[in-house]
This record gives sequence, structure tokens and C-alpha cells, in this order.
Amino acid sequence: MNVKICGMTSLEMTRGVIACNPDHIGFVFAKSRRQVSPDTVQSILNQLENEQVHIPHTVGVFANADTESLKPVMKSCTVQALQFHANEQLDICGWVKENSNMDVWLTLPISNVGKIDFEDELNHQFERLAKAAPYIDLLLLDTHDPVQGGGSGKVFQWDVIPFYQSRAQQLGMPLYVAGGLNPGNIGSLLSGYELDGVDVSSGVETDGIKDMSKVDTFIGRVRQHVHTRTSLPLS
Ligand SMILES: O=C(O)c1ccccc1N[C@@H]1O[C@H](COP(=O)(O)O)[C@@H](O)[C@H]1O
Repeated sequence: MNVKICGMTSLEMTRGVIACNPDHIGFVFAKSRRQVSPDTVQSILNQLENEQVHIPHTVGVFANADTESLKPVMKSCTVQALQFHANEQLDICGWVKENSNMDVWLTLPISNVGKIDFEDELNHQFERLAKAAPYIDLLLLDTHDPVQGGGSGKVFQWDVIPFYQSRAQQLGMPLYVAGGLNPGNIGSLLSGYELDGVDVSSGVETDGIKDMSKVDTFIGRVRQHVHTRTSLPLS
């Protein structure tokens, strides 16, 4: 069971989050109040390397990305995975693999729709990603957010998770869950579902800034639910 803490915006915040021992940290390149530039991220990573801090697997987060928007990150930043939200065109997954050695994480947006619509949505999503599947390393479920594509702090109806788990397993892809997680609801998510990983941003913040006490409690609760699966895409 892996845990990603997303939305680092400063050196001090990144240092504090890393001290809580997450498996992945995320930097948001999408338009968001958490948006950071590739140069800022690289300067944070360089400084931590100079301090000999052990840096976890790093993920860059995009929404509605096109290849032009990826180029500055691929050129000047050493994040190890790119996470795509709200991408209409999935050719971008193959393009990343042809042009870098970065992992590709694809987010599937979950709307809180009724059961019949949900089955249509599920089929549509997996038909759409079939062609790009060879280039995708990991699937992430997040609450559909029509405005910025993710990071809304809202929970989706978790009872759809097993349907996505079985499709992800058929494709041999790990499945992570995000969307409105926090120290108060993570225990109930993990008691109900055996996941490969979880991802959080808003729920470990106070007044829009990462709150190390919440980060530490969240990660501690995830660690209580450690499973034995080990073959996950940590570079
Ligand atoms: O965090 C953001 O600002 C963001 C912006 C645009 C797309 C994705 C974003 N973050 C990702 O959203 C999910 C859920 O976050 P939350 O815990 O509900 O706030 C997570 O995967 C973040 O990486």
C-alpha cells in the first residue's frame, strides 16, 4: 500500500512532507492554487539532494495536457512520473514513453452518477484507454472536477471501486484512489477496499497549506493497513 502526498509548493513544505515518509510526492503543473513551475520544482529537488535528503518517487500533475505543455517539464525537471487528469486525447501517454523514461499515471474521473449511467461510464472509459494501455503504468480514481480537473477535496461514491479494480487487474495495472481523502476517512476506505495506493492533497492541508500533523496522521493510518503487494511502479 503506497501513499502519495500531492501539491508541494515550497522547499520547506517538501522537506516537512518527506520527513513523514510518503512513497510519492506530487507537484502540480496544472492551473491550480498549488501550481508550481518546472524550475521551482527542480530547485527544490536540487536543494534536497544537496542536503542528502532521501527523495521519494516524484510525480508531476497535469490537467488537459498537450505535448507542448509537457516539454518544459521533460526538459528541465527530473520528476519520475507524469499524472494526467482530464485528458481527452490519450495519445499523450505513448508520446511520453517515446520521449522520456517517465512513468505515466492516468486519472479516471468518477462522477457521482446512478448505477446504469455508471456502467456506461465505466465501459466508455476502458474502451477509450484500450489503445493507450501499453503506455500506462498506473490508474488513479479521482472525483470528477469540471473546473480544474482534480484536487477538489471531494469524495466520490467508493462502492464503484471494485468495478475499476477488476478492470485494472485485467490490464495488469495498479489502482490508486484519490478524491477528498483525509485522516478522518482514510481508515474507513482502507477497511473496505484493498488498494495499491492512495493519494491526497486538500485533506492534509489547513488554510490551503500542508499541515504536517495531518500529513503524519494520514500516513500513519495508511501504514496500519499495509498489504504485502510489492511490485509497484516505484522507479
Ligand atoms: O491538487 C491540485 O490542485 C490539482 C489540480 C488539477 C488536477 C489535479 C490536482 N490534484 C490531484 O487531485 C487529486 C485529489 O486531490 P484532493 O485530495 O481531493 O485534493 C490528487 O490526485 C491530486 O494529485
